[in-house]
Amino acid sequence: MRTYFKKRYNSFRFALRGISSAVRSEPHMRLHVLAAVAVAALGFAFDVTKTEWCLLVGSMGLVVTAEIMNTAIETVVNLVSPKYNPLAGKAKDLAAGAVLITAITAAIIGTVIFLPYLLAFAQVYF
Ligand SMILES: Nc1ncnc2c1ncn2[C@@H]1O[C@H](COP(=O)(O)OP(=O)(O)OP(=O)(O)O)[C@@H](O)[C@H]1O
Repeated sequence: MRTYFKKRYNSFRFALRGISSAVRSEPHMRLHVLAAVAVAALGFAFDVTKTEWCLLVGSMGLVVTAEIMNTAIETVVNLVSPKYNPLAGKAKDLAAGAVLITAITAAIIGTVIFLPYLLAFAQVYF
């Protein structure tokens, strides 16, 4: 039983190490984290609804997850194919495409949620 919990604890530690490594080594990842902090600040400032929080947190989680998967794929590709190879390029392009789609989706969700709040704010203060 003790070994079981030790293994789970170690898996959790390795996962945290992976997240920390992505934040330290990937400039895009730091940008996503910064965007997530800005979105959270806006969420608190406009006191968005529970459903809107779920959509915002869900889309931020998706972008960060896609970026970590992209980094993992890039790392494996660099390991198995350090030299130029069209398949290696395709794998990296596909992974980058997945990140782009999640980022565009998150941007659309953010705009749909925050635009009415921003317009109402502008009407009151300008
Ligand atoms: N081994 C390779 N063979 C063929 N094309 C490659 C190879 N490595 C990279 N490429 C091409 O160059 C592009 C950029 O690759 P790179 O490894 O620099 O990723 P990146 O998008 O710059 O990563 P990062 O997220 O670190 O900025 C890839 O999307 C791919 O089109």
